[in-house]
Amino acid sequence: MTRELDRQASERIIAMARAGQPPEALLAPLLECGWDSAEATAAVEAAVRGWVEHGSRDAGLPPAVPVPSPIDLNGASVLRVGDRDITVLANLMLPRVVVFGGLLSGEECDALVALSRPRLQRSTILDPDTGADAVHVDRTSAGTHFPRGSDALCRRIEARIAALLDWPVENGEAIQILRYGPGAQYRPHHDYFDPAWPGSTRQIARGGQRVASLVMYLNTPARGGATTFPEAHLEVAAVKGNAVFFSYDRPHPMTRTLHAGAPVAEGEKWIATKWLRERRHD
Ligand SMILES: O=C(O)CCC(=O)C(=O)O
Ligand SMILES: [Fe+2]
Repeated sequence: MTRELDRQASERIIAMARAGQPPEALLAPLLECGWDSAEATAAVEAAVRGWVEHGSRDAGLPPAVPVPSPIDLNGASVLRVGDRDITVLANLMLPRVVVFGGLLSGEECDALVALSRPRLQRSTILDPDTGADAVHVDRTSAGTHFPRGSDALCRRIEARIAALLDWPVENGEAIQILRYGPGAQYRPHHDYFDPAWPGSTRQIARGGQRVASLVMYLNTPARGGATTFPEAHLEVAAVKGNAVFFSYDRPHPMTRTLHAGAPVAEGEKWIATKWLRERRHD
């Protein structure tokens, strides 16, 4: 049984937190009353979480929702996922970014590129007003996509991603493949659907918001083509088989997940992107 604080006790603890008291001070009154430490921690966390959520509602922010976030700070460096060892190369809390090494094998990367090459079309961007796809100067790549479960290779990769990120396969969108030629780029953008755009309603109706993105590098460009997070002054190098994961618990710039595909300076860049939704996406 988890114990909860009554309203008065909650208010007292929140007042202490607002006054800048450290976590030990918030827990002390409960421990003195005989609560065990796990119960007291859970109750204080719930009270503070409720207060923060209240504050963000009052500030007009969309509520936070659960996101895939399975990788602990300073946890294991190598994760055994099915038949693969995937390495954790970097782990950042704000924006929430994890860089993975060896998420795809060289053969898997090559197979995705070979399957995609004959199917490429100029990439599009969501029209903010209609929600329809439209060609735009901000996105000068070409691409294609593989609906969920398309073939054995896609199913294997989808299952691996679901296990790695602990997020249901069904909540994933189609795997999207992009090819950037020399000079091509994807200017800074957010991957969530901006609730203020009329066109977002149509997208959100299918599986809810996007809550995370996984960009997998299918080749190593000769120069350029990094994925950048300008607000974090972070640049993730495009290296074949590696991937960058980032999540956003609300469709708001406060997640600091503004990101871009920097221009390819030399050679070409191929990526596979997997976007994850709140719910089943059909
Ligand atoms: O090309 C990249 O590195 C980023 C791609 C991206 O942002 C996207 O596909 O949404
Ligand atoms: Fe993106």
